[in-house]
Amino acid sequence: MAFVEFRDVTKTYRMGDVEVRAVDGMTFDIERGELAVIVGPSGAGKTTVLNMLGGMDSATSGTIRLGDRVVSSLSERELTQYRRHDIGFVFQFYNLVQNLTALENVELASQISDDPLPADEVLAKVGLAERADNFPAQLSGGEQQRVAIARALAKNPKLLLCDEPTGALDYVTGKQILRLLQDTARETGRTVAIVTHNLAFTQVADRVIRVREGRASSVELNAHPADAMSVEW
Ligand SMILES: Nc1ncnc2c1ncn2[C@@H]1O[C@H](COP(=O)(O)OP(=O)(O)OP(=O)(O)O)[C@@H](O)[C@H]1O
Repeated sequence: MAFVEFRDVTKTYRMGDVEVRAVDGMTFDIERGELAVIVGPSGAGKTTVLNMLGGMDSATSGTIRLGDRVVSSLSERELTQYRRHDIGFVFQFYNLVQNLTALENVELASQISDDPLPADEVLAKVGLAERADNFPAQLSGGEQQRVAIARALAKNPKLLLCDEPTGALDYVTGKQILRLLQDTARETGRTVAIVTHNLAFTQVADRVIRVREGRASSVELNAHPADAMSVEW
């Protein structure tokens, strides 16, 4: 059994009389410790997949598993616990608390977790030991995204989910963040899933899940993933 299993999952949104099938029978696996990239054009269903994996949205049908948990069968209450303890989220626009310092932002996450990592150590690991007492507005976009990654990792999550994590960053900074995510998977054995429309990310991934019109059109393994700093887009 794979660490992450997505089996014949559908997600239908109803808006009045109109039904939108955002995910239409999607099936894929992700193994523990992999960096998986879920790639596809706008509207293909990528964010919906990530939200269902993270327990932020429920599937209309199908089965979603993480480890020994059947995420698609959890109650609302269990989903809250799942989001809190098992999942780390990284978003395009960082979503930091503006009136807390970098360190306090990371501490906030470790406080709600069962088994947190020391906030100062995680912040140092993403290269921001010197900026611990800075507020988000005093940090560059790349630094803010590092804080967001540290905040997600401090929860010691089973799965790190990233939605267009470099979408708001310039080219060089984006590559540095991609490398940080690649190192996170390689060095800590953590499972990382990135949703993006950027095809260059496929070179860096251990597993590439291509989505089209709500389905996984292909799933490929990369025998020799490129180093994030060497890819170009
Ligand atoms: N809450 C919602 N209500 C209605 N329709 C939705 C909702 N969320 C997503 N959709 C629709 O589902 C489809 C898939 O959306 P989704 O955001 O998952 O795609 P995406 O691949 O992440 O796109 P993008 O790269 O533009 O973010 C789209 O047609 C979208 O309009």
